[in-house]
Amino acid sequence: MTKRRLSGRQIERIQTIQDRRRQRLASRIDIALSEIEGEPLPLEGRVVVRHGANLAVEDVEGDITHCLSRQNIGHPVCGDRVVWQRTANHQGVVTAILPRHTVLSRPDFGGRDKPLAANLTRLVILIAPRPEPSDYLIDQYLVAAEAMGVEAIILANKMDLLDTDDRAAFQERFAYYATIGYPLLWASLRTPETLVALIDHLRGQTSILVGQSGVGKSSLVKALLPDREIQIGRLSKATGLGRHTTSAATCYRLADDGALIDSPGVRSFRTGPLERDVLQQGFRELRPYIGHCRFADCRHDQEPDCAIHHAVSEGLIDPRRLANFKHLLAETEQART
Ligand SMILES: Nc1nc2c(ncn2[C@@H]2O[C@H](COP(=O)(O)OP(=O)(O)OP(=O)(O)O)[C@@H](O)[C@H]2O)c(=O)[nH]1
Ligand SMILES: [Zn+2]
Repeated sequence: MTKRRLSGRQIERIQTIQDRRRQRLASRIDIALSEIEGEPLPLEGRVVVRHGANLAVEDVEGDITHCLSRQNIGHPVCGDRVVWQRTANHQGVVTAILPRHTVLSRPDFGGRDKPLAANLTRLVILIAPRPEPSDYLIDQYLVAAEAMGVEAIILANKMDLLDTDDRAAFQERFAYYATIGYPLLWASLRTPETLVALIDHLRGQTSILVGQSGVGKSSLVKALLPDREIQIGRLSKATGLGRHTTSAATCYRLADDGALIDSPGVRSFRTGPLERDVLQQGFRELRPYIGHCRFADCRHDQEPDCAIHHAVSEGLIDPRRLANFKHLLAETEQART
């Protein structure tokens, strides 16, 4: 496919259009703010969905207001806690983004990290007997969770597909994750009672679901959010923005206290290349050994007196994890060159 190159004049024209659009938006916001009668009352809320400059902000009572965002405050994303003010026509203006505790980003086309959602506290990694799980992918998600400061849970779904022997072997294969402190849960959407442990872990949290295609993410979202369509309807009614259900990250309320942020982009997010230190810290069971190898820059490969190799040979670290660490390190270094 040949790429169409834009001429300098075309680029200038696009920039002019974008500048005009920004100016129009800024003046709409100024007018809205100037129409506030009396002392403006700052309110707090959470961004539940964003479409371009339009935000749906949920207040403490759970009411949703269509807001625009002041232009000099950065770009609010789904999950952001914000300060906002009510304007005429039951709308609002977001005047500040409160500090983010965590940020989920994905690299944009230029390789820069672009925030997708904020203030997550749980990352649920879904696996299933079929499609065949990839422990490399699991470890990538775990590193991403550690780097963000979000707690990860591994949920094995579709356990109904396995007979007793296969089930024991499957559980044994992943048991190591529980020994290093990740909650490891077994479920089948064919028997919804098996979701009780997961629901407990999600209570009061802001969570996302990730996992490879076919593990049951859509089915799980349906099970956790039986009123998803109603929530989408409420959002589009409040904002007057139509039902853009397919693309934007949306923060849904879980029945049992808590929130689930979901969108195709969130489900399939991947981190960009991480610093070596971040990667190393992302394999939590390696941490006690870091700094104890003979060489300060040990790659835990063939070097003599490697504390991590020693721990593997003692059975203290799973060799699959070390292999995945090395693989990720190599990929990261390749991406940087
Ligand atoms: N046997 C069994 N099948 C399940 C279970 N959960 C989901 N499925 C089936 O697995 C298939 C894939 O489920 P989806 O929910 O579409 O999976 P997904 O992860 O959203 O897939 P993508 O949209 O491709 O990312 C569907 O046919 C589901 O009915 C389960 O617990 N047991
Ligand atoms: Zn080493």
